[in-house]
Amino acid sequence: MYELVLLAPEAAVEMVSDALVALDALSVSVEDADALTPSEQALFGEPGMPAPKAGWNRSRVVALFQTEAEAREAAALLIVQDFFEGCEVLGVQAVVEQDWVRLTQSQFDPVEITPTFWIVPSWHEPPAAAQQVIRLDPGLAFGTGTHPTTRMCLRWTAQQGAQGQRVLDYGCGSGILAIGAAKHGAREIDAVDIDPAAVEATRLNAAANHAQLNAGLPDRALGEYDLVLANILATPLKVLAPLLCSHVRAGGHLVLAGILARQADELREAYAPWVTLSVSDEEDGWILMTAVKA
Ligand SMILES: C[S@@+](CC[C@H](N)C(=O)[O-])C[C@H]1O[C@@H](n2cnc3c(N)ncnc32)[C@H](O)[C@@H]1O
Repeated sequence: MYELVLLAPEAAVEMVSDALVALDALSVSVEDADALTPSEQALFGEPGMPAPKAGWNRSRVVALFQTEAEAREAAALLIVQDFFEGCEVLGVQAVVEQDWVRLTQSQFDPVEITPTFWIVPSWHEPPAAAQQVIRLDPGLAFGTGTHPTTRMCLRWTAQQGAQGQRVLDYGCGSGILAIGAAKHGAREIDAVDIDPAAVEATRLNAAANHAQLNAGLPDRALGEYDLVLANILATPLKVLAPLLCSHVRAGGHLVLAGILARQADELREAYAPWVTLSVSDEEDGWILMTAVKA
């Protein structure tokens, strides 16, 4: 396989990417050409909200082709297009053969939640000190334990315990939080997600971990719970405030993640009619907000 590598300004990046797809590129990837330099731009967006910007000031566009001739032909065709003005061909290079399975696996080591609670991919042995272990491989659904928001929720559950509790994992992704609750003694667990692929992943991961839980779409969440965990993002969490609070029993806990530190006040305000949220943990700019319902 061969890569055609281009540089494109923000105004041209979409046209260039579309043209590469039309020219039968096997894949097209776009990244910040200034990544890891002082000019790197962080672009954050949230689902359902408009993209903050069409692209970076300068994007590095990489298109994959089966043969060198196809890559060079695509470059020759692009160069003469009007929309290519301001763009540059950086080169055509052979893609080095890799053992992709081994490479992917090497990027996922066991993740420590607490010294005795670990997330361990199937190709690793659990560390000797691990007393509670979730066996989980990266898949289509979010939640491998490598993201700070997931880790903070799991750490909270490990520290507070869930013995005998009825637990709701709202936005379950891979099911990791629900399985974590099961490993810490929860007795009845519902795990729900709007994405059917996440529901299926949760079922499979729960079975692999011998965790008893009910996975389903959001209407599967019924009644009140001792603990409601929701790691989504600030905007949906604000919309879901009345619903999530209605599922927490009096004296029960609400645990929210997917919130950036600067969003704490807006979350506190959105939940104020039902509970008083406070920041319980912080990692890499993300915060965990929790409350006990009166
Ligand atoms: C950041 S992932 C969290 C996955 C996992 N719970 C974790 O902590 O790693 C958020 C999940 O919430 C789901 N989600 C987003 N909006 C939702 C909504 N309104 N109702 C239910 N699930 C939602 C997404 O499909 C996604 O699987």
